[in-house]
Amino acid sequence: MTRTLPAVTVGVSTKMYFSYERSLAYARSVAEIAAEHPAVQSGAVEVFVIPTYPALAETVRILERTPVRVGAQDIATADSGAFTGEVSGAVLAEIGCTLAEVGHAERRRLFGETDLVTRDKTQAALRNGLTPVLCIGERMPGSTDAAVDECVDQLTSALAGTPEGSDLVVAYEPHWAIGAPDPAPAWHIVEVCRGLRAHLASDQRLASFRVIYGGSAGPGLLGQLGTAVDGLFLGRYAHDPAALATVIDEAAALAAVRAGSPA
Ligand SMILES: O=C(CO)COP(=O)(O)O
Repeated sequence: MTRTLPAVTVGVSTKMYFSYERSLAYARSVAEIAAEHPAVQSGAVEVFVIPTYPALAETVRILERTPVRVGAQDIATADSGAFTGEVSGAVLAEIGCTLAEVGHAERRRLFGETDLVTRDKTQAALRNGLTPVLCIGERMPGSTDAAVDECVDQLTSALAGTPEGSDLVVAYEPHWAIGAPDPAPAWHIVEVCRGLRAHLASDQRLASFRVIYGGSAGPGLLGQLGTAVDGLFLGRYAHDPAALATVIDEAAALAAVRAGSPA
């Protein structure tokens, strides 16, 4: 099947690193970068930011005149009711979020989230019109074949019941490469992402999903991955707006290659 190539995607989560004020300063910097970047303006590169919960509404406001999308780091499995401390997809959509992160390695490891919870959160996001950023990845370093198998199991579980026509970003994030000095080796990322794409392509409902890489990603990585990925999901190494701007330049170069024209 021929795959229609989506925009090259560059997402950043600030996790719990920033203060409220720094979160808003970061959003303002992203707005400036987006306003000046032709590839962001044209849609060749899609940028999203995922700040800490209390900064979400104001981040949406700061970025409302740009194409940059805003997402949440988590989402409740239910849409309303007696769920103290949870934030529902309905409220996230109401304040202008358009994405929700699910299945992140830190949620699984530190907060005991299972494949079942990840599935319920994925479906909660879709039900509320949010694009899930579904994080999958092998727990331990090993062969690329073993990594693809482990990731496909996670995907199959999370995507059970996904309706036709859904939009979803698959973030391949090997657990061992998150918070590390360096990303996974480029050849490993390329092989696993090819395997994931082949799996997605075999199911009509999933064939349009983007596959992006996360785990100590930063400037310089995208050029090593070529067309094997649809973009990056960044953490620490894009928390400096200048580094994010560099990655967006690299994403624009990749988008030009994918479009068949010189970068
Ligand atoms: O977990 C990540 C994105 O979801 C990446 O975090 P780091 O790039 O800081 O390892």
